[in-house]
Amino acid sequence: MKILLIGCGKMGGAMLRQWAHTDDYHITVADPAATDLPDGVTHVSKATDLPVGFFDVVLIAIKPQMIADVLPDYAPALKSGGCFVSIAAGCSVATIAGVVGDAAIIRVMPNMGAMVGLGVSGLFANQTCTQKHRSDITALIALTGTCVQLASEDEIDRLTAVSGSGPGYVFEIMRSYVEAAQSVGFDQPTARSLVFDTIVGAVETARQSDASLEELRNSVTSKNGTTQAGLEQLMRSGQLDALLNDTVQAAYARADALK
Ligand SMILES: NC(=O)C1=CN([C@@H]2O[C@H](COP(=O)(O)OP(=O)(O)OC[C@H]3O[C@@H](n4cnc5c(N)ncnc54)[C@H](O)[C@@H]3O)[C@@H](O)[C@H]2O)C=CC1
Ligand SMILES: O=C(O)[C@@H]1CCC=N1
Repeated sequence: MKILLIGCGKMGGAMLRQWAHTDDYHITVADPAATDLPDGVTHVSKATDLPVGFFDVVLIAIKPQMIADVLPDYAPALKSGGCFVSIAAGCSVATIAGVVGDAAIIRVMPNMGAMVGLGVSGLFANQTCTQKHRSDITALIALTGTCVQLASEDEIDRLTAVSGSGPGYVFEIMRSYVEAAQSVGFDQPTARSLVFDTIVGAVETARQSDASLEELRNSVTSKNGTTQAGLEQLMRSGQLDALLNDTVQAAYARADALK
């Protein structure tokens, strides 16, 4: 399958790392700023360097605000019967169709876990897509991690607010947790390792357990013990629930506003 990747920044580059492990795809990157591309990937700096009607997939990985300006130059590179795939947050199928016309269009919302093959993606295909478009793109995205099929476009925006932006929330929580570990006297490398390993262990325990998250939390919490003392602060006045709820709602509202 011949793929044109338009934009190879943080997210396009993370996904490309996984695709470069296989010979199944011939990938051309169009990005004036791309450097250090994996072996076997073709690079062009401008749309006029591309063959017309050549690619099975044109994958849009530029900022949503650039699509209307940039995509018209690249669209002719898609072959008849091919499909557009966009990972741009908040950029609707209708917006893309407004640029490229009636076409097979798939929106995928990946996340940064793709960098290490542990990404989470949602996929929504428009009515023009065939079952083969859907299965080909699902297989491509599955190389970067898990891929959830979505039945409505709104689900893409909701998933963006949870898992697309999610690594940003988690990195910030980890940063704050590491600082807290340093505040009780650990040096930074030790604090990082204590926090990272605690999170990995907790995630894996929850994944392998049938217990609810509340039950798991309670299993750590001795009456009048240390965890109870800590959780009384973390959960005071329902602030944590309110904060995380506001976080996800704000990201969802922004995905909607970008349309
Ligand atoms: N960063 C993330 O965690 C996620 C990003 N996304 C989406 O991915 C898209 C890209 O985001 P990032 O990779 O974070 O941004 P980025 O700024 O790292 O990458 C954008 C790339 O587009 C290139 N570019 C600019 N003008 C171009 C042109 N005319 N032709 C070709 N390439 C051009 C830039 O040189 C840059 O490498 C956005 O639409 C975003 O909504 C989706 C999910 C997660
Ligand atoms: O912040 C953004 O808009 C993009 C989409 C999801 C993660 N990064």
